[in-house]
Amino acid sequence: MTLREQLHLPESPTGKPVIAVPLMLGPTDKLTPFAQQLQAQKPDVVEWRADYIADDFSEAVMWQQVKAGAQAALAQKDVSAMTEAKMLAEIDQAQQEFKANWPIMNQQIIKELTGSVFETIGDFPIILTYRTQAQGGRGEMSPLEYTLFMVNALKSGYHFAAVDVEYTLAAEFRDKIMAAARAVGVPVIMSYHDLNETPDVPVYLADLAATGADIVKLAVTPHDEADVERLLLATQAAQIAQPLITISMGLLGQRSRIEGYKYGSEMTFAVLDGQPVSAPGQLTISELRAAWQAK
Ligand SMILES: O=C1C[C@@](O)(C(=O)O)C[C@@H](O)[C@@H]1O
Repeated sequence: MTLREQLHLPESPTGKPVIAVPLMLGPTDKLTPFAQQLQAQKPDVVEWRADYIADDFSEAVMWQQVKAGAQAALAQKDVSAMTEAKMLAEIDQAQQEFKANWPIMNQQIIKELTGSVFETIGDFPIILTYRTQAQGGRGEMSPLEYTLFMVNALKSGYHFAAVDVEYTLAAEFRDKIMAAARAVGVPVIMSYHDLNETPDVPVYLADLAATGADIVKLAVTPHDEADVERLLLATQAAQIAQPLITISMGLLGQRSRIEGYKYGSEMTFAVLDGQPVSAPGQLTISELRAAWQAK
């Protein structure tokens, strides 16, 4: 199956790869202007980079908010030292209750967050991605929190076009996310980022494919043009059943974002005009399309 088939996208008459636009909005950003620009620039899919926002709804952060609220209410009251001590003990008690209720609250929060992203993005298929810091993203959740976030988002009732799972996550956690994705019919992209070099590409592609994921994504860092060429040729030569997405990051690697499809990479990431990049070397959609036209 091609990547377009997996994502239920129409074939491109010109044989171009799927264009994915990363959505990297934080808690205080507004979704609406992004949605309007999407309508104007029409990528094929949107990648929700949940690592830019999800950490702000972690158990620790939410509890701090509840506690700060309770403490502020207490500070307003003119109470004796004894009453104050009693009320502080009550706040501690409330923390136990908060902890016990957290799994349900977490589910609800993730559902609402996912819902607001879906409502605003509307018609565009959405890929769910949580990129950890170690893999070049913002996410600071523990492996368990990351796994729960992904499982809850998949179970939220909103249907993702695909879900990105980091290969560096322990296999038991990866399998949990894959099982949740399978249960709701969402294809899994197994991804690995090498932020330092271009490793032995065939070995990495084979390892990613061996996880049983539906799609394989490898993003690497070149030191010279030969590294970019090596990635492209290894993509072309790969004997792997799953669709591939391969990227050579940074300025040197831009060629792979424009021409990778000719070597078998079925998706390319580009940003909306004027938006910050989600990985080094990304072009804007307009630059990408202009580069295609110029060929
Ligand atoms: O994995 C990828 C690819 C990427 O890192 C890139 O190099 O374009 C951009 C990320 O947003 C995405 O999750």
